Amino acid sequence: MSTLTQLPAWQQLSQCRARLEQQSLRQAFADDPQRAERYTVRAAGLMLDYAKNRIDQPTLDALLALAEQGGLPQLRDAMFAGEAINNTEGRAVLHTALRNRQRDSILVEGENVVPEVRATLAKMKGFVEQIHNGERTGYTGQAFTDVIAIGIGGSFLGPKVATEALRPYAKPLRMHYVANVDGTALAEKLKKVDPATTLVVMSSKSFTTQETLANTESTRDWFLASGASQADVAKHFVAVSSNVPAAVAFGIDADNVFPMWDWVGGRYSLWSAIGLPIALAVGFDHFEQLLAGAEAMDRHFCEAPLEQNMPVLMGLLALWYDNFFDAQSQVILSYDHYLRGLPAYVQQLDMESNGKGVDKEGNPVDYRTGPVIWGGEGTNGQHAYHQLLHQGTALIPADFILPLNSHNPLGRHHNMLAANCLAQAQALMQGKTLEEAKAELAGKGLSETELDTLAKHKVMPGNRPSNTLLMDQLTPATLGALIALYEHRTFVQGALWGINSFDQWGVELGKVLGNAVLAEIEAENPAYQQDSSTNALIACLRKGHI
Ligand SMILES: O=P(O)(O)OC[C@H]1O[C@H](O)[C@H](O)[C@@H](O)[C@@H]1O
Repeated sequence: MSTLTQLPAWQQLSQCRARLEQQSLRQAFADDPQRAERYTVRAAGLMLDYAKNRIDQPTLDALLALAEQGGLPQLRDAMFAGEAINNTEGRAVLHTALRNRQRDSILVEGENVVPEVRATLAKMKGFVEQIHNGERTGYTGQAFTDVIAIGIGGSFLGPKVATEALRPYAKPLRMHYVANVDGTALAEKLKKVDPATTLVVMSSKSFTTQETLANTESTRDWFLASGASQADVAKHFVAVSSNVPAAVAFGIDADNVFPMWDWVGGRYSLWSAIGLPIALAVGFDHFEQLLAGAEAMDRHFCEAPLEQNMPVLMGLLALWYDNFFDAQSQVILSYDHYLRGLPAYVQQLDMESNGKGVDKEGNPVDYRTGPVIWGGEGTNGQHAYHQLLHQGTALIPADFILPLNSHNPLGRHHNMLAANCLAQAQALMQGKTLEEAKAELAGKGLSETELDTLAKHKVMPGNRPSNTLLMDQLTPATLGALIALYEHRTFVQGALWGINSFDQWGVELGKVLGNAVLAEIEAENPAYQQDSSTNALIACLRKGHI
């Protein structure tokens, strides 16, 4: 297999890029009444309209050829088969095994992992049901009213975002997520809860993460200080980890540890026992529906032809803008309040996966890899950063996400929300020409010079690409499908870029230096062995004033 930029399809795409420079999306829609139909796919309860992208059929064909020539189908199959595609850590990448209900055998290094996945789900189910039906109580015999879920990164974002998204399915149990090592974050949560009726779920795949260990220790101190005994800890503290011995050594009762495995990446782990807070929040049946939605997307990703394959199309389009339009960021716009956390979720998923500068063999890549992912909630963003999307100098492809039916059908709100979503995508695509801007201003009593100048400010270049993702309603199943869609989209890009999307060495240096700086801050006689800037800042901290 030749390197990416040497592939014939890459060369073709360069030509497509030059040709498309001459074409506007507005014209493309005018020329082809079938465009929307041609560029729409449905899968796993989701519909993707990708017609407002800067593509024509030859471009799409070249992108699909790139996927073939870059070996995407083989790499996808290798992932699902449990091959150690995370080559720098020698690990399989099998988050898809966590939601698989069809295959009874998935081998990792010759060992079938399906039985332990199912056993862990059964353990989660039993635990969640006992909490909900009051069979399992706190140390005073009172039922649990609150859950503090402690974890960070992949052990935080998935559960938090899914809990928010599935709020309409919530059980009467208040969920509180703590990630940051900032004591304020924890202290503010602890103020809201009663130790006697609070369950603590500590989630750390590695069981070595500073923030999570510190937050759990402080929560345990708070619990014991409230009058509970050491023996009561077992009733209130559970952990999720792939490092079960470390969790037990930390003082978590062995029965209260839910396992996960090193073949599940942290940012891909909400489907494992890391999802325990989700099941506590919405019930195990809804957690299973979440898994089922993701599994439906997995099947689509594996089985649909590339030209109708939603994650493949979205991944190729993202690559198209990254590599051929120099797009440095991509925006996710959730037109659903319950999905307000999705941009942050996809941010970690994509940026930690594809923020890599060397290929799998360690050679620097000579093309752009993962973009900056950001975003927010519609319609708030329209009164803020959408200005830059419409008229700024950067090309920022957008994903608009809209459920068709609201869980809260209040007056005309949902129609207004939906109209805004559709109109924003339309405005980005069609823009406004100078002639249109001038026509708008005509007859408003402006001098010719004033009109000419103002009209220039009102021009919108248009041609700004977007996807629109629809679903009937935000349910556990559609949420599962949506998250799996973004997982696979991330995979598609990483696979074609030839990078390892499943390690994260870049986060390590900061952790190591952080420990050294902490030692200096707390030392009796610091050696001040850092650079002069860091030394001076440490000195400020030790003094407590500037
Ligand atoms: O689950 P843990 O082992 O505590 O890890 C929590 C997080 O921290 C790490 O630094 C990684 O950047 C994340 O990918 C991971 O999800």
